[in-house]
Amino acid sequence: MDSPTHTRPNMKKHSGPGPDPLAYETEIYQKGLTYSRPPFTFTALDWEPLAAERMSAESKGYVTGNAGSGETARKNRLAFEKWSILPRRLVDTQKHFPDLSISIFGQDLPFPIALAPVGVQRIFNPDGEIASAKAAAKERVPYIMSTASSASIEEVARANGPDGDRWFQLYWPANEHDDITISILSRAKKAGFSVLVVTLDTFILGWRPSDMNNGYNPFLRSDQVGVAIGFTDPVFRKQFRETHGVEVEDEQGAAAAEWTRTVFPGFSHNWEDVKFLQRHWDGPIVLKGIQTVADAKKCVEIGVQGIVVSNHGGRQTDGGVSSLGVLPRIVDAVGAHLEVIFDSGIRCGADIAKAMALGAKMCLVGRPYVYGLVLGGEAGVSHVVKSLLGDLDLTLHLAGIPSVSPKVLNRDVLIREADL
Ligand SMILES: Cc1cc2nc3c(=O)[nH]c(=O)nc-3n(C[C@H](O)[C@H](O)[C@H](O)COP(=O)(O)O)c2cc1C
Ligand SMILES: O=C(O)C(=O)c1ccccc1
Repeated sequence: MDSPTHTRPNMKKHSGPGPDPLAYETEIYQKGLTYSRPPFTFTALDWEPLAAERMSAESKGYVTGNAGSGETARKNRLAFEKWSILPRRLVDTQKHFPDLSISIFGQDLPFPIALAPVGVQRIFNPDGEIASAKAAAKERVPYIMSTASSASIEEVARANGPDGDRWFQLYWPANEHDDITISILSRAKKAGFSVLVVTLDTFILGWRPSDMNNGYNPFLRSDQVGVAIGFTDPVFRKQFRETHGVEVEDEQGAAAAEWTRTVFPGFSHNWEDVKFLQRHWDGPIVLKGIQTVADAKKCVEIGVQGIVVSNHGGRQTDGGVSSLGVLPRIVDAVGAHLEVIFDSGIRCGADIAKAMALGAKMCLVGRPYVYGLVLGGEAGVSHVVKSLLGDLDLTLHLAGIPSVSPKVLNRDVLIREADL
């Protein structure tokens, strides 16, 4: 075959290094006839069961598990099916593939997704966060590094490289550990993390039957996966040395337990405390875990630049509302004042299209890329990202939606199934 079956004339925005996710489908159809095969299936809903087969009972329980009865996680998924896309025909702009680029916090990004912060990734693959941060840079999506990472801030920054977009997620220590918070923030800034994402729904882990059945907490495992930021932090190390008279390496179990108590203090901060972060972070701040209009308005009041409408993938408050369900009213209340990012339940391109049509500026992908990491390491994460973006690209194209701009991707393209 000499020429591609699909040409994408508006590709200039996507001419950076690495393969183009939007050309993935074309590449597969063409090369599939000859030699190339994807690392694993394109059937996105099979990623979880396939990855589950490859994992230990503990890791499987950890990533697939939810809070309590799993009600919120189920509702997250069901919420997408309540909305349907209304595809338009003979739209003049259909001669171009959709423009997926967005501009957020002063950054121009080619695609409207980022890798959600996910901790302890070495339980999924020996390269863990290093593989994910490399794949994110290659596919040109931001990598949001978790405070619970199994690699240090500096190692992840190196893997993500000079061209990577990286944001830092904070598990926020209690006020008595402000010196540690300041140390983490200054390390992140120095290592080129541009946006601070502060998680507000996990000052303590939720009631997670799968992990309790396995007696499993990844932090407290013997190989201390997920505590790398603490173990490499000069302030934490000094305090540990002063109180225990030994180095972190000499008493790893005790050090891991102490770090866990530091970043999961059990009790929340208050809105006033956000000002402390604003004083110590020179850049955009995003509060993650917002599920109510009242809290979203607080975020505007306090003057942060963005929020993530998220219920942590249904892993924290069981019985909580679906994240997509609350998105439209939060957007209506605060969308004009700050950036609204969405996560919890994104599994395919249409999900991203619906969340954006309901007003999200950008979506975070959580479990799907973890499954990619399990199934194929760095290449597996790339496959998941390219699949989601290729799917989004075609979903919009087929629906006659020329871009992800809210001018054209908005509630007019959706209908509630219940209204039909
Ligand atoms: C295994 C796992 C680890 C996670 N670790 C973190 C974390 O360290 N920090 C954080 O803010 N969110 C964490 N999350 C939540 C994700 O950032 C995201 O909100 C959630 O996965 C979105 O839902 P989804 O998995 O349905 O896409 C984690 C989620 C999973 C599945
Ligand atoms: O499991 C989670 O959802 C989470 O946020 C986390 C990640 C790593 C360690 C502890 C909690």
